[in-house]
Amino acid sequence: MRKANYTLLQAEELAKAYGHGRSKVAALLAFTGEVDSNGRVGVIGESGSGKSTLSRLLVGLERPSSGAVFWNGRNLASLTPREWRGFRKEVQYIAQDTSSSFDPRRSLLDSLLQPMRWLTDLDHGAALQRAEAVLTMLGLDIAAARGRPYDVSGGQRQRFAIARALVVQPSLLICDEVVSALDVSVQGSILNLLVDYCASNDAGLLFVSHGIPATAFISDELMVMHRGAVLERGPVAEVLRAPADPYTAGLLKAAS
Ligand SMILES: Nc1ncnc2c1ncn2[C@@H]1O[C@H](COP(=O)(O)OP(=O)(O)OP(=O)(O)O)[C@@H](O)[C@H]1O
Repeated sequence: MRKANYTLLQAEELAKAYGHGRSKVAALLAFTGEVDSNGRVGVIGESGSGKSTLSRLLVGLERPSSGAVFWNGRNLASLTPREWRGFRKEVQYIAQDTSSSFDPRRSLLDSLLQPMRWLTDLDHGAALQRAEAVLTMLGLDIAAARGRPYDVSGGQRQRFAIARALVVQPSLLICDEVVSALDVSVQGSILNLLVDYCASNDAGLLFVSHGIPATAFISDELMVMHRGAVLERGPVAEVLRAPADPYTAGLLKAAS
């Protein structure tokens, strides 16, 4: 039976500025909106529009300059360590740049087992079994997983980063440009895999990318960003067919 849909994350007037004085950059301007437990939202916009900033704020990797993110009604800024652990189990983030997101002293496999040790009750054998199943699903083998992060290509490391997020079976995946580093031939299978994961686990997805075809394929809702603001948000088919904002129309035209 399908789990009931609910608002997993709620952002209220969320804003972020970097720098000070004349060099101050307003990366995100007062974003208010929700991410549901089983919707798939694609975030598109040109480079510098604030997509990554929004995703990092939603996952608590950065502190907002003002406003807040609420997870099941709790402000991320005031979670206890125990609640933080619950949040990490429920919301997993896959970053755009995987070159620094793995500990170079650990094997990739150990980096996959570590979040399971921290966030789940699985014993070592069960965790290993789950890691192997996820690696196989992503077309990665256990021998490569015994290597270090710099032993594999950027595209493979990206797939290991996806695996590391999936092994804890999150309710929401926040993906920042996760297929851009992959060969076109692999991109399609990873997108399908993410859709399958969401469908079979009743999980939500926030998919940040400037690749419009991939984002439209994977999402059921599109959010268009420009200069730190959300210009429009609506069902994919509707946004593609009749964009409400001229900027979106231009963006879609440029991508076609
Ligand atoms: N750590 C930072 N320090 C200073 N400025 C930053 C930082 N992170 C982002 N910015 C600036 O904030 C603005 C929004 O950047 P952000 O990375 O969120 O956009 P984006 O839409 O994700 O772009 P891309 O698709 O290129 O990743 C940009 O002007 C960027 O230069």
